Amino acid sequence: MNCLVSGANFLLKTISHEAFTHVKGQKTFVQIDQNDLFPYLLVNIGSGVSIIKVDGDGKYERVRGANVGGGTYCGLGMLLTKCKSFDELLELSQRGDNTEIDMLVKDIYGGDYSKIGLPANTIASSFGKPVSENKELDDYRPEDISLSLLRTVSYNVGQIAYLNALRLELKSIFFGGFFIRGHAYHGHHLLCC
Ligand SMILES: Nc1ncnc2c1ncn2[C@@H]1O[C@H](COP(=O)(O)OP(=O)(O)O)[C@@H](O)[C@H]1O
Ligand SMILES: CC(C)(COP(=O)(O)O)[C@@H](O)C(=O)NCCC(=O)O
Repeated sequence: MNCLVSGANFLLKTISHEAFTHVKGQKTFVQIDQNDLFPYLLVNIGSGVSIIKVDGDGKYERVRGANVGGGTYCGLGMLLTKCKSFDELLELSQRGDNTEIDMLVKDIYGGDYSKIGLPANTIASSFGKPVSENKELDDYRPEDISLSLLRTVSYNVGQIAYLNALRLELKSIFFGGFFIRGHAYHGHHLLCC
């Protein structure tokens, strides 16, 4: 954990093109003000998830963990799709359509649920669609399953991170870890939640 925090602090302070936001398909590098970096929330997504409040160099506290992380995407994804590796699974997801697997607000209400501010395409229930369809299980494509699972895991991590940042009154969250591994694509899903 020491190495993780030291590494994150070093990269954030030293490398100008290290941290980025990913909003609506657009990746934008963040200019970090070294004098205004701390405190921040570091969310490291490896097999599981470690959530760390970083107050300075050598000053941090692991405030939470979460068991639904990169290992969940990889392991459950392999079981569901018969893929043999993370990279294969991720490649599949890029050709997927999660709306074939996820139950959307419009699948329940026929459109937006405006009264409570929910757009029609909001995911109401991840993996919820097969519950109300009469399709054969083999009709569900591995590509769509992989994307739905990627979104399920990423949204969950994103929500937990957001709630912890609120709880600790932190204005910055940095996501890292091998699960992201430089793929802006996951970042998009994390920030969608
Ligand atoms: N090429 C890859 N092979 C395996 N896992 C990968 C790969 N790229 C990214 N990952 C993700 O990284 C996760 C493991 O992260 P890592 O930080 O190495 O955890 P651990 O230290 O527990 O092994 C995997 O569960 C997977 O989601
Ligand atoms: C046990 C771990 C710190 C190991 O780190 P990893 O190898 O997953 O990066 C991490 O998987 C974790 O924080 N899991 C969640 C444990 C919890 O619920 O607190």
